[in-house]
Amino acid sequence: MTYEELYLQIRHKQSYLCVGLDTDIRKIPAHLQNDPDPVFAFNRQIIDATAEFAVAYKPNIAFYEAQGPRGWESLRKTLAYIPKSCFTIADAKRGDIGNTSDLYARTFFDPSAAGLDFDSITVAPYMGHDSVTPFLNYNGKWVILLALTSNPGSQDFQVQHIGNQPLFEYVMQTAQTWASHDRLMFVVGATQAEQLGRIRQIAPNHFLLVPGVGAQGGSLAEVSRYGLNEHGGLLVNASRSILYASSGTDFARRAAGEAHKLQREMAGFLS
Ligand SMILES: O=C(O)c1cc(=O)[nH]c(=O)n1[C@@H]1O[C@H](COP(=O)(O)O)[C@@H](O)[C@H]1O
Repeated sequence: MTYEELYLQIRHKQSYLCVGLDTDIRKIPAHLQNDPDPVFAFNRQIIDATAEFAVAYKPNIAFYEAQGPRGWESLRKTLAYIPKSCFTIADAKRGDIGNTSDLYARTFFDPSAAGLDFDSITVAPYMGHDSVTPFLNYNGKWVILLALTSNPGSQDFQVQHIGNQPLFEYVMQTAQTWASHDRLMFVVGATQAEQLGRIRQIAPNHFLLVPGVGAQGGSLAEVSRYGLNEHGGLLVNASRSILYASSGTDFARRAAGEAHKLQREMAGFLS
């Protein structure tokens, strides 16, 4: 999906919501546990219930890998089920020496390898340019680079200074020499909203993937105030607050309610 197509979806749906498919088999409602593929059965209903409110879906690969071969099959079916109009993110947080990154890229971007054809993948920047650029060799695919993450450990390295600027700013500036804003996004945690003004100076046109509203307590209003740009420029992710809004047979309806609530707020910020 191109930058312009993503922006069109945001305008059309009046939403920059990304639904995080962090589907934990232990949290799936009891009535689905006897399904031959409970994870896919759950995801299918979540996608049906939220697709009108969301522009992106982000399966977190850990939740699928933890299920072994079964999990990979649930992931493949889930990705195939997501409407083509939605942007898809493999939240895999990969990055390794070049030839290894190349195989990670094949896994998530080349359908003839593992049957997966994601639009984008989350990548850790720590190993530098040759660990990131193999993902950019796939035409039309996006890298979403970790910049300033939502967790407490973000303070350990990301905000430490290199020269006269924090490491995450240096990462964002350097990475812009590897790809332009139509192939590269940055992750900024919703819990870091106070940094968004400065981040928008460094990357005015880039999309930012912003996880951490909902269960982690980030504020959608703050993120939107400082993070929106003229093309939207944000994908705000919520996972647990949508997926597990109810553990009963009404889980999909309650998930839709949570997604709709976020979308309504977003429509207000977009206008
Ligand atoms: O890359 C991510 O998506 C990510 C980066 C980050 O800084 N913080 C963060 O929470 N995430 C992911 O975003 C999702 C957040 O889930 P909830 O806290 O349940 O909404 C999880 O899949 C995390 O792995």
